[in-house]
Amino acid sequence: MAAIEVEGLTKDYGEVLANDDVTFSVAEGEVFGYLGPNGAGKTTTIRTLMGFQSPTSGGATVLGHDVTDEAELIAAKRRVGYLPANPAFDEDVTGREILDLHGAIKGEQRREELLETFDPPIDRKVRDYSTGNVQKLGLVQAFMHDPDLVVMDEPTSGLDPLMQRAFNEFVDAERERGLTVFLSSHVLSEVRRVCDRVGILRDGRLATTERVADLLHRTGKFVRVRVAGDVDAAAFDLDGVHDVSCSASADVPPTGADGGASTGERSPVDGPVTECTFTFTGDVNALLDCLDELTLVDLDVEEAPLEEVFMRFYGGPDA
Ligand SMILES: Nc1ncnc2c1ncn2[C@@H]1O[C@H](COP(=O)(O)OP(=O)(O)OP(=O)(O)O)[C@@H](O)[C@H]1O
Repeated sequence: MAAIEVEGLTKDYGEVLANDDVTFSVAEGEVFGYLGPNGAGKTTTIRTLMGFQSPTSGGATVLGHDVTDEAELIAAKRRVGYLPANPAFDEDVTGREILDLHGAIKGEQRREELLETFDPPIDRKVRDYSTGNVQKLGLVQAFMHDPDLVVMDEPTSGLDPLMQRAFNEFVDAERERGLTVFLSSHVLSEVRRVCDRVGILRDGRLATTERVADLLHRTGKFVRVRVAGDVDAAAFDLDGVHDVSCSASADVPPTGADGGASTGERSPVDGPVTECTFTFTGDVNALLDCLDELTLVDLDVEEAPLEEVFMRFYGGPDA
């Protein structure tokens, strides 16, 4: 059984078709990222999954329960954790009182462990919380009853980089425990780090669902090479080389008797150096053979940024 099954989900607000025939599923144990630009319809799907609003047509099941059926929804929610986009807790009480209340309703098996990880100031009134501290309290509340599935709308918004890292490590550990996680995000480095698969939403329609590893593989490597002499794109006439750009390198290494004065080493080249960059999706052995023909000064090979792939899906109708 899939943890989440969304079938033909459509939500028409009248002026806006926020979800347009959206269909996807999330397997048990999967960490699924739901991505899209502002207004793409992510929160609309999430609120439908949590039963806060009804679809115009189509539907969804969560842990096998139909979210449009009230009794089934209640049964599902016992085993689901939820972190909304902007958690709104009662401001007149302390974090501890909020957790006590949630604990009494849903359980609190993991409360102490989560407080150690996220550490919100639970003895202060929520009114005095920073945005990040509200988010940390929301994370404790979402996970503390030891759910089977956690649904989060932009979980790291408001968290500082250290806490974002703690969150990523936490999600990794949860995946190991077999938890299913559905999260929406704009933070591409986070998606790359924590998600197994992503769904990309644009204007209410699902543009694609794909494994993160496949997206990265399809994007290829970004290669930056500095070569002795005047070299042009023809030097990289090879299957899988795209978008070659070559220019004289401004950063020419020191040469001659004083070359490498700071290190005491002599530079390997005299004369001009050309810097070339390209994206590579071909056979890495063929690339090495090609580079072997050149005198290299420097070489960087990196994964192409996921941003580039996402922009293709996020961009306008021509993307
Ligand atoms: N209750 C509502 N009534 C009318 N229109 C709405 C309502 N809720 C959302 N919308 C519209 O539906 C579209 C999708 O909104 P939604 O909040 O689902 O997008 P989102 O992808 O979560 O955006 P963001 O990343 O900015 O949070 C937007 O155009 C929004 O203005």
